[in-house]
Amino acid sequence: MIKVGIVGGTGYTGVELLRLLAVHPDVQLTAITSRKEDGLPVADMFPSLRGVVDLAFSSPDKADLTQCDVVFFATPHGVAMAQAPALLAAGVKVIDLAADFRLKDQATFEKWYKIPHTAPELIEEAVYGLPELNREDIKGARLIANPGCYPTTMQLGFVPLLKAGLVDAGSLIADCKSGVSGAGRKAEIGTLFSEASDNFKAYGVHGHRHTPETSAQLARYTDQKVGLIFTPHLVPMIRGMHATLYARLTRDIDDAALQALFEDTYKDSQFVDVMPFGSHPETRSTRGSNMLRLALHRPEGGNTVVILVVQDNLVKGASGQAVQCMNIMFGLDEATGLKQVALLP
Ligand SMILES: NC(=O)C1=CN([C@@H]2O[C@H](COP(=O)(O)OP(=O)(O)OC[C@H]3O[C@@H](n4cnc5c(N)ncnc54)[C@H](OP(=O)(O)O)[C@@H]3O)[C@@H](O)[C@H]2O)C=CC1
Ligand SMILES: CC(=O)N[C@@H](CCC(=O)OP(=O)(O)O)C(=O)O
Repeated sequence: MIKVGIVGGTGYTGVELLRLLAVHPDVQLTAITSRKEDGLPVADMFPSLRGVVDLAFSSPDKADLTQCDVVFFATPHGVAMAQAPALLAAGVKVIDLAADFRLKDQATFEKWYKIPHTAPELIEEAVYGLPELNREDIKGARLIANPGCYPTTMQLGFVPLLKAGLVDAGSLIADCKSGVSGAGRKAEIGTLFSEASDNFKAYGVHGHRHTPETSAQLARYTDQKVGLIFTPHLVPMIRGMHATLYARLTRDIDDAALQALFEDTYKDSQFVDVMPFGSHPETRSTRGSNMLRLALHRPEGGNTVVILVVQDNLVKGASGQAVQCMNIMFGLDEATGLKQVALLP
């Protein structure tokens, strides 16, 4: 059994990890931390876990995380970088759901996250945890930088086109929408029911930290200079993310060949569903599951490809993806414990 620790077990990605890992056949939940709820049985806070998780939260300074085989950090940016060096030295693998190790350029990280990096020596070693594009590197990794939720949709949509040299990498556009759980469980005015429900707005239009993360990753798949305009929106739903991606074709290709390119790219990726050409994927077709679904369009047969991508921000966009990485790191089938079908309605 893989002994698992979770730092930040009271947040949305933390409890999502608990939901997935509590029934994972190869996992033994060993330590779950919370600074505020030290000593409280996990199931007292989350009755959905009654009879499934019998651990109590412990404060991060009391929890002995070195007894774990792997520790997930479901915490704000800056927490994993403080603890990862000691855990790695003790032989514990680390999967960070935050951004501490996603950007290879320290100055870019510090500019966007506005905190100093305290473990720069680990940045190079960290492996970006997007299995569909990086599976081989994840196999041997000790430290995983789990991707952001929006960047997962943008990369899985754009990369096949960039790799094939079919589009202008300098004029990519991503118009994305997220459910409110994407902002986490902490109290904030913008996510109050009376602010976020029956409302719809863009945010971060002048610049969002997921732009440098996505651009840096996309640049690995093209020789062209990447230019990405990314606009996130908050939609009045709890879970779910929808990305509408636009790319300009620079070479002639017919619809069937475009579709075949995506089907071929993801033929060994059980969590990417390439839907029939012209489909309209819905967020609810991924709710609670680790599936990402996408569909291609070519409005009026012109030279713009529109890629529609949906996922559950808390599963494929965060905790499910992290468990997928753990499975790969420990030599398990990638889908172990991740076969949930989406909830409908
Ligand atoms: N929500 C989403 O859809 C996604 C989130 N992410 C990233 O995952 C991470 C977690 O997000 P989310 O679950 O939404 O956040 P939440 O705000 O819901 O939860 C944060 C958790 O971290 C704990 N925590 C906060 N500060 C510290 C600290 N200094 N040391 C130890 N524990 C701490 C909190 O518990 P306590 O205060 O009791 O210790 C809480 O359990 C973030 O970095 C986020 O950017 C990534 C992809 C998608
Ligand atoms: C709706 C909402 O607020 N979403 C978050 C992104 C969540 C995520 O992926 O976060 P990290 O990259 O910070 O880990 C945001 O835009 O800040």
